[in-house]
Amino acid sequence: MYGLRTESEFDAAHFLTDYHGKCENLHGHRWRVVAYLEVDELQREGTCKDMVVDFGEFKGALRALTERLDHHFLVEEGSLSPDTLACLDREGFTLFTVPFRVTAENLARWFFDCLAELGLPVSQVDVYETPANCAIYRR
Ligand SMILES: Nc1nc2c(c(=O)[nH]1)N=C([C@H](O)[C@H](O)COP(=O)(O)OP(=O)(O)OP(=O)(O)O)CN2
Ligand SMILES: [Zn+2]
Repeated sequence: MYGLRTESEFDAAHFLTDYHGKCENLHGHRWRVVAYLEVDELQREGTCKDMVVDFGEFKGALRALTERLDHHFLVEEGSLSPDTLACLDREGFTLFTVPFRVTAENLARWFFDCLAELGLPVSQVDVYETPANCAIYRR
């Protein structure tokens, strides 16, 4: 088995719906995302001969995803009223709406699915909400 690992970070705001504690309030994190690729065999020919994939392609793909979330307000679909959404929009805040509760676990799965859709042989994604707390998704 051969593996690659790369990481990227993004800053964003969120709150946890139906949470009883301080995380129900709007707050921010610098999330750190670590992604892993895994293959049994290296590529046999071409520019990527003897590589899993080019590090440039891998890190570029992860960075493009973290860039989509960077400095956004991550909002679970249906968790804010249309009035609130309209106010935020009027104020020029940029939202990134997702169909799941914005937990580190779900974000790890979101990154995993996006990387897999790009055709990368992703095996695991870790999302750190703080330096000490990390959620892991692997399939
Ligand atoms: N399993 C999970 N638990 C929690 C998640 C999560 O995504 N998965 N998220 C949160 C909140 O987003 C929260 O911001 C994290 O809070 P907390 O652990 O309290 O982190 P802090 O470092 O800010 O806490 P200290 O008070 O500084 O110890 C909650 N749980
Ligand atoms: Zn949080």
